[in-house]
Amino acid sequence: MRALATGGAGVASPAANGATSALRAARGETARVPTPVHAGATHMDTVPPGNNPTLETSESSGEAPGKPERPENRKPRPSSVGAMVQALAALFWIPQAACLAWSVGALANGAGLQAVVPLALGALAFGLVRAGLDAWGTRLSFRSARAEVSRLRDSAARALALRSPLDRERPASGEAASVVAEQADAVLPYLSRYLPVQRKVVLVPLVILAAVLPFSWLSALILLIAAPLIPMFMALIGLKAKEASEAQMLEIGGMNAFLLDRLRGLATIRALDAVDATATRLRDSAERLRTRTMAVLRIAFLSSAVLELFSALGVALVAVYIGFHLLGPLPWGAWGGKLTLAEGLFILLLAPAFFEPLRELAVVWHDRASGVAALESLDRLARPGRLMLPGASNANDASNADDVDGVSHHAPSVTVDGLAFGYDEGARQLDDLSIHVAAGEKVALAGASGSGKSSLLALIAGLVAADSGTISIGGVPLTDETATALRARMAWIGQKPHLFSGSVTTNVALGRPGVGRGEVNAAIAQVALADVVGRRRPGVPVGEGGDGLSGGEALRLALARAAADPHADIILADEPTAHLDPETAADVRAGLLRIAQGKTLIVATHDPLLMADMDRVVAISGGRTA
Ligand SMILES: Nc1ncnc2c1ncn2[C@@H]1O[C@H](COP(=O)(O)OP(=O)(O)OP(=O)(O)O)[C@@H](O)[C@H]1O
Repeated sequence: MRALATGGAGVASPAANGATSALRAARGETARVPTPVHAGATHMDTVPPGNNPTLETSESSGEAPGKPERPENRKPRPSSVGAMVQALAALFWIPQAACLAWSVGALANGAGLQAVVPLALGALAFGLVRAGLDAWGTRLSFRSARAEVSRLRDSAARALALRSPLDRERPASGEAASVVAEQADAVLPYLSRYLPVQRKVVLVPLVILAAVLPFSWLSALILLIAAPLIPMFMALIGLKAKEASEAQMLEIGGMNAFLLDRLRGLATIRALDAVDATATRLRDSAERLRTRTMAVLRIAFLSSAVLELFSALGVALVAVYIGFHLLGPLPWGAWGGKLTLAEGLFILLLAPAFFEPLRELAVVWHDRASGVAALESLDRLARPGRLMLPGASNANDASNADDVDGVSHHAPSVTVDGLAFGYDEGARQLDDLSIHVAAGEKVALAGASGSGKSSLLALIAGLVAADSGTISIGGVPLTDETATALRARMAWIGQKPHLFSGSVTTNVALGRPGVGRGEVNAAIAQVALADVVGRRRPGVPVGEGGDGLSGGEALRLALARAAADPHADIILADEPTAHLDPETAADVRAGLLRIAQGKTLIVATHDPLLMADMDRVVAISGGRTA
């Protein structure tokens, strides 16, 4: 019971808990995005993401239902065309510099203005081509990086959606939201700026060196000696930067998770006078984040300073040599004779361009550290958990039970045979459990707390895969292929139904297609909730998490959700009358029996009155039927 109850929404958890706001962010960038609460599919409190027809999924793996399956390669795949175009643009500086240098050389030699016009036009033309190519390459890189970030977000959100709501190891909601919505943004500059610059660093200095070498071996040697020092120092700093960025990302994720969790439990915190303790922890967390952010900034500034220093030294050395060479005191260093003014100028113009990609690298160095750290966070999120949602990786448009061969339109039987299941490796919460519920039968599952009633309901609902044994609904075995469609004919009523901020009617409808105003009103009347709706001031929404409704009203609203969909012909209810006063419990019992008419009902309960209303009571003890 605990697993479903703590999730609040029970089945809503994997998507709604894990990635709601993250998905919202992803939606801005991707055309096809898994939606946490998809209307069409199940009739549970909310919809398992596997039922989302917009979710583009991979082919069935053929493995056992819900077995962890690592999503396909999530390594970033930025387009290299943009980076190549940008590197090419940088190379156009070489002919442009040549035109400029020889123009000045010609003017210094007394040639008339007319003689330098072609060279000046050449410099202009090369400049224009360079600017055009650079703009085009930047655009290409940015576009492909953006698409890649969307893909990574999508893949992380998908992986979250594939996890079973019962998987307690799934990432905390706040952390998942922070990684997908916020931290993923750090990947964009890494892919769109850092990687193209990295390409330039490899190509441009080499070509410039090749252009300088035929004129002066000494200039080439100066450049050659100064250049490797920069990447060497950058690599040393980079190791530290990556570490610091990772720590910063973890801290951001942890703080978000803590904040979201405590905001949800604000009433408890206030009621139990734990405000100060919570505030202190939050303050400590903010302080740690500040320290980590400062560490990242320090490293970012340090890396820029180191690079500027070495590139300035390199350029200065070349300039000093060329100056003294042209003036006479340093006559050597060129092949054979002395450099002309044009040749010297050409080398001087190329020297800063030689270091330019390295300086750019310093500017974007921090992008690398935070980008790599964000990629690792996304990768962690995209890892499969131990407990996966059966059929989620296989969910095509079969959101409707009609889509599976052999699914009838009458209340189905439920047969469980030799079922074994454990939340953790080695442990068994259910062991060799068999039970048959006839079509249209109403069965109560009774047993001590912790005996496995909720776990059994969750397995029948296809929220988690069994370790062994089979479950058949109306004769159709519950597998990865059929889980989505079979879930579509089940209605789940959890102990603590998750209520969304919005009106009572939108909370009942949940945006499901085929559940219009008529169905909602009929369902509300069926569970005697009409007076509650009537009493509420129009336009006043139910608060987030159900604020503004009593526990009994919230449960009746959950019954109305189950009743609103005509396709739901199995009702699974988890202690619907727990913690209610006798009168409210009687209302809920009556409502449950009304909505279960003509349907198969399995209810886990400790309530003797509810057991008395059932056709049969099955006792569960030690993970099997007693
Ligand atoms: N998500 C989960 N992860 C790990 N263990 C869990 C999870 N949910 C439940 N358990 C454990 O599984 C066992 C069976 O729990 P379950 O909720 O199925 O019992 P139950 O019979 O419904 O109990 P209750 O009547 O108190 O609701 C318990 O020992 C519980 O601690």
